[in-house]
Amino acid sequence: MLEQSDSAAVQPHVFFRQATTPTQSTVVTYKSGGNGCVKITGNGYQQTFSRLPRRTPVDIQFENIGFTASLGFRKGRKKILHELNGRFAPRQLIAIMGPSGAGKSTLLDVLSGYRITGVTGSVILDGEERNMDAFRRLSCYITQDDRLQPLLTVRENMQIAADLKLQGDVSRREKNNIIEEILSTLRLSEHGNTRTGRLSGGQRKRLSIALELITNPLIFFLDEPTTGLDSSSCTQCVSLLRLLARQGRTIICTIHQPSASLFQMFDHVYVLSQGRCLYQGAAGQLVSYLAQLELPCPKYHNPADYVIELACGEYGQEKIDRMVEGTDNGRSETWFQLPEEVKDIRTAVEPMSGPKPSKKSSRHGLQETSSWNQLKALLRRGYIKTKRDQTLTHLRILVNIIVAIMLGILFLGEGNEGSRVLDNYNLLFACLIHNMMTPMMITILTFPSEMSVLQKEHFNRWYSLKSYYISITITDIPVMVLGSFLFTLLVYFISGQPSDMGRFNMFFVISLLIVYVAMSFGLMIGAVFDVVNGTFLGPAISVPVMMFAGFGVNLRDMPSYLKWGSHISYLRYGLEGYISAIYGYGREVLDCVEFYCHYRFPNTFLHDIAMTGDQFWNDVIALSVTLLLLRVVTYCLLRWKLHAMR
Ligand SMILES: Nc1ncnc2c1ncn2[C@@H]1O[C@H](COP(=O)(O)OP(=O)(O)OP(=O)(O)O)[C@@H](O)[C@H]1O
Repeated sequence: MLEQSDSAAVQPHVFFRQATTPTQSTVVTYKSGGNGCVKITGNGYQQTFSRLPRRTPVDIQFENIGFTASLGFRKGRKKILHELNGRFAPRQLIAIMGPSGAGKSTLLDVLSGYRITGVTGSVILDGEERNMDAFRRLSCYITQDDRLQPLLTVRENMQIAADLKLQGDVSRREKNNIIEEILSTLRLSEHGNTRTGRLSGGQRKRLSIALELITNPLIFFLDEPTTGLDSSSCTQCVSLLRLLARQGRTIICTIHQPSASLFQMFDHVYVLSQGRCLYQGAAGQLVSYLAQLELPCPKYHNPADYVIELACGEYGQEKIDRMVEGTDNGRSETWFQLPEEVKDIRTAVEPMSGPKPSKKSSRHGLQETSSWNQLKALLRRGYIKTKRDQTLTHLRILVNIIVAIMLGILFLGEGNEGSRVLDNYNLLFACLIHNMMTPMMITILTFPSEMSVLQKEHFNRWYSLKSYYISITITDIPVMVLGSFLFTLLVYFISGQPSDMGRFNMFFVISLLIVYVAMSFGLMIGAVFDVVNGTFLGPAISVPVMMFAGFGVNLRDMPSYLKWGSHISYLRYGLEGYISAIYGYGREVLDCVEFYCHYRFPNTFLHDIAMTGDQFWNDVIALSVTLLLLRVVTYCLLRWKLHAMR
């Protein structure tokens, strides 16, 4: 049983009541009973929240944390964090402060385990070296840019997160209860049906916290949670974080330069400059610390502003060095002001009430639920997104219809005409280019933003990469089939290709395979490169792929030392497949409106373009193998990228 009446905690009511003045004093009471229920009262307000951490709070210490970034090939390395030390006690709201470029985000990344390359030193939990997998089960990381799914509503986002993160034996009703409780506590219930993309900055931040609260992590890392928010939303956000801390969680966030009222809401601050620690201790002790170092904070000056001015070097480098020495680069605990119960963590902590986390999750690796469960939830999310996506779905289908009609009209009724065979050949190549460029470019343009969401959700253990990858592979199929079918249907019949179901099906299969291969190619580029580089690379790589298709220079005339190109160009198999569908397999003699038609007999044309017209199945196999290879390579690249980003 924990009861805490905290007169210093004047703000938490502000979160629930918009924009009261910072100086307004309201006593807020937190109660934790045997049933795990918290009541927060203030100005007549009452709120219950039964989702308390089910784990023992942890004491985080870090020793000699260093981080050196590689600046690139032959550009050397840069030391960013200089052997930092510190201790973050449980049930505290902790701010990592400092001027821009001081290393706040880097320190947060290192402590959360988000960054592992180039890191030295150790993080110790309750006196023992951190086990990263166990630590990731306890903690979550909320990035500065919230990385949410803009097309899903708040409630849909919560439901998918609950399906992904809560074990399979939790009933739908129970999940809904958890969701509603979190939403109402975070004042998001009334926005439950609003699409996330339309939420305000403060609401998005609260949704990010709500999504992570589903698994009730013990430690929250937040990168600049107040950036971009107005002062009232900042206060609401920090009040919420303070409330979560009071419930037994450790909340660590970076913050730029808090206002005086915001600053006093933090329990503990850690001030950084040039990757070194200038101060760590209670927010209320900062002024005394500065006075002791003979750097007194001027009267009526916000201590947070003053310490940032010092950290920026506005009063000279010597002052910075003096402060680093004063705190022994974070080793000193002189200015700590911990509640009695956490002074000695070993005797202080008693397990919170509520069920212990099940051991089931360990069976699924780092994730809470089975791969099948993850796949089902991700497919549901993919379906909702596909249904609502203007670019990936609506525009794509529209483009297929418009381009097919335009091409069809341009080459109207030429498919059966012996005198227009070369024109028809151009049409087939144009279809090929359309089927390659549209899906490839759309994927290159859209996947990088999806990548950042994947990075955050994967790090926070929502799902495994395998489940994610299978889900996007499946989700793409319906739109792709519909788009290709409409395109094939329109272009095939308007341009007067043979009225033969078999040939139509062959044409459709090749179109479909080309679209899927091109989309996989785009995915591979989007997984590795950002939008700018991807938009350059995609078309640039496509040029040789087109060259080797056998269209301009036929396969017979291609120099022997360049023949290999035609074997790896998937467009070559696409073009050969189209030709087989239209002119191969014993196509009858073509119509001829003129006196002489050179290509009246399709075999003459096949001979001239150095194709046999009977390679359809080989082309299907070659395209399928290319597709499989691209998908496997992309999966490996994604895995590498997720690791390399850390
Ligand atoms: N991977 C990297 N390669 C090169 N330099 C890096 C890398 N990561 C961080 N830095 C540099 O380290 C310094 C600290 O960066 P960091 O993002 O941690 O600062 P910050 O205190 O969070 O700043 P801000 O408040 O502006 O976000 C900056 O000078 C940044 O350029």
